[in-house]
Amino acid sequence: MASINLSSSPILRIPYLPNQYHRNRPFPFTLPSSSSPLSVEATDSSHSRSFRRSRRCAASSSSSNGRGPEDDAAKEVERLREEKRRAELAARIASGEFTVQQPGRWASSVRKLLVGLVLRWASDFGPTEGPEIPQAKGSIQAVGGQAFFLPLYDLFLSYGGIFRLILGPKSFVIVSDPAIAKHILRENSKAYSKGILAEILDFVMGKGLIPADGEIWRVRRRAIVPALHQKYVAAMIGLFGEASNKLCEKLDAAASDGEDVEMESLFSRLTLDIIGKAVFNYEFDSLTHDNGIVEAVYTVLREAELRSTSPIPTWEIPIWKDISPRQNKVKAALKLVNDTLTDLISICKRMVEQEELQFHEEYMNEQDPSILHFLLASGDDVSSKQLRDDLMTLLIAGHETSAAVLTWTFYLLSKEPRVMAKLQDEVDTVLGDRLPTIEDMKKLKYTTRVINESLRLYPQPPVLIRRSLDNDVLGKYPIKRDEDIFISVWNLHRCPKHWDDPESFNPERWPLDGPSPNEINQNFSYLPFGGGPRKCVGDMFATFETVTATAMLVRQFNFQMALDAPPVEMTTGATIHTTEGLKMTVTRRTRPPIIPNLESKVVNVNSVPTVVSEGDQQGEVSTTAHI
Ligand code: HEM
Repeated sequence: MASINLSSSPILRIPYLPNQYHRNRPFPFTLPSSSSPLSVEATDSSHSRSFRRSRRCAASSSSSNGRGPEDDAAKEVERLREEKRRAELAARIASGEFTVQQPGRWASSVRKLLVGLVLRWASDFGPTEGPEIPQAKGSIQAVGGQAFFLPLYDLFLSYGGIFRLILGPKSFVIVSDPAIAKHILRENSKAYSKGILAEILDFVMGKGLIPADGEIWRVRRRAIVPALHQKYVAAMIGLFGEASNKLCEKLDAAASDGEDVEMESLFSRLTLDIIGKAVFNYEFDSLTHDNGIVEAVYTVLREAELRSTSPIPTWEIPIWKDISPRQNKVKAALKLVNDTLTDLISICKRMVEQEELQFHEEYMNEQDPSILHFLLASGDDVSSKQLRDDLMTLLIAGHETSAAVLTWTFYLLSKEPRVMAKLQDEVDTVLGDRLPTIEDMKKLKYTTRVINESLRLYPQPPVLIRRSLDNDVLGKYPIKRDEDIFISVWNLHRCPKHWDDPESFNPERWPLDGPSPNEINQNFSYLPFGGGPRKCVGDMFATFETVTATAMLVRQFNFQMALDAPPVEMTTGATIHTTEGLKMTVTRRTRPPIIPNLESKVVNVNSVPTVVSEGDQQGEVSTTAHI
């Protein structure tokens, strides 16, 4: 198969896409011939726009595998022979050839069993009906230690909306086609599990909501989603405002001292402080100081991310896993976090026992509105291990994602002064000097579009992971059970066929008077919070959190990349991180100083509109932000 050696082509550049991958990195995969209908044309970097236009978003196509008609015919003959062999074997078993004479009842059972086994084998391992998924082969090093979704984008442009990526002994089906994504996530979601993700995250999340499958997932989802009711989310806006205010104080000090700040780690601390209070009423206070528990949480998080991207599971190697200093540090950190959670659960149980509040749909304890308090007050019948798994899952799910969204939003804003000016204008008009309230969430429309657009360009996570539990058909391609599938949200969100000028940061692509974009109104081309029954339970929480933090920060400061800032490049854990941080110069805006009035928290929960999400329609529970 002919291939394009991109390492010797002019450097390919995509605006807003940091350079780690593009900078003279040899392309790790074999691409189909440039004469194929799905051709890739490279131009020099000064013409990246024409490059983008010339790269077509290919539809799924069997012809893209580069095979000739002779190969197809030979394959067909082989398939027919194989079918004949299996049919003959099944017939011989059924005729009793392999059973003892004078079959009694057990012999007929054996016969039935054997026939069943043969038929099962035929369905699981025999050749499939229908075309084969186009294949890309690469080396396993290609995905280790770098933002692995980047090479997948180039492969998508060449192979189309579904292809098989073969890395040594492993094979993954990569999906970038909205209709196929919809099929897996929504229409036939029961036929897919979290697969590798559940295996990797087991040490930290156990059977928490993200990795759990089947009945455990169903029961836990039904217990947890009601805890994120409207009154709770409205109360959280006060928390978002207070935490963002602490960050503003820190930035104000840096602005006074003329010191540059590393925003990625500050956003990580901001969202850790928020999620600790929101989920189990714990004051990490990581924006103010470091302590053992904060360090333990980060040790566990980094380990989870490392395991998600490491090609070799060193943590499973016998003996080494018990003596490795890193693994011992992880075990100690996990123990500290789990012990802390156990203590918090006991404290909360005592509070619930003593309180006289009647439990109802929108139950909330004003002193402790946390999700843990709701779960315990609801009488949720759950083991402490399961409860810890759930809390840990919510902590991780709600922390890294929101931090990453804020990091990339501020990176994008620093590149687009026009968007920043428009954003600051809206925030000044809507908020003045007040802390944001639930009422403001409806009014901060442009701020919300900025977050929507940031999530399009930098989806967190960039890839959704599934494993088929059964044979299925994706598009026109049959797949077997136990296939590992990556749905590339990155590819869906940057598909040149669906989006005008897909790489530009343009919040105006969604009119302010229209609905907020989501997976339903964008027909699965936009999946910032996933879709189907496993859609994010924290979508409304996260949208309001990132809108509040963004609004409060840009109201008070201007942000520019620091003069000596390292290049902003991407690397992946569960979310997209920068490789060396986001170093920015923060200056106070030249407008009258703003002293937020901490008493102006107005909670009017009746004004938050919600829509029935597709999860609800499927009999599953979900929350959906609708502004
Ligand atoms: C901007 C921030 C966030 C983003 C971009 C985000 C994104 C996502 C996505 C894409 C999924 C679907 C994963 C899949 O289908 O494999 C998901 C699931 C989930 N998210 Fe979020 N999330 C965010 C914030 C939060 C917050 C704040 C919470 C909790 C308060 C949360 C809790 C969860 C949980 C529990 C699931 C698993 C749901 C299930 O499998 O039933 N997320 N999130």
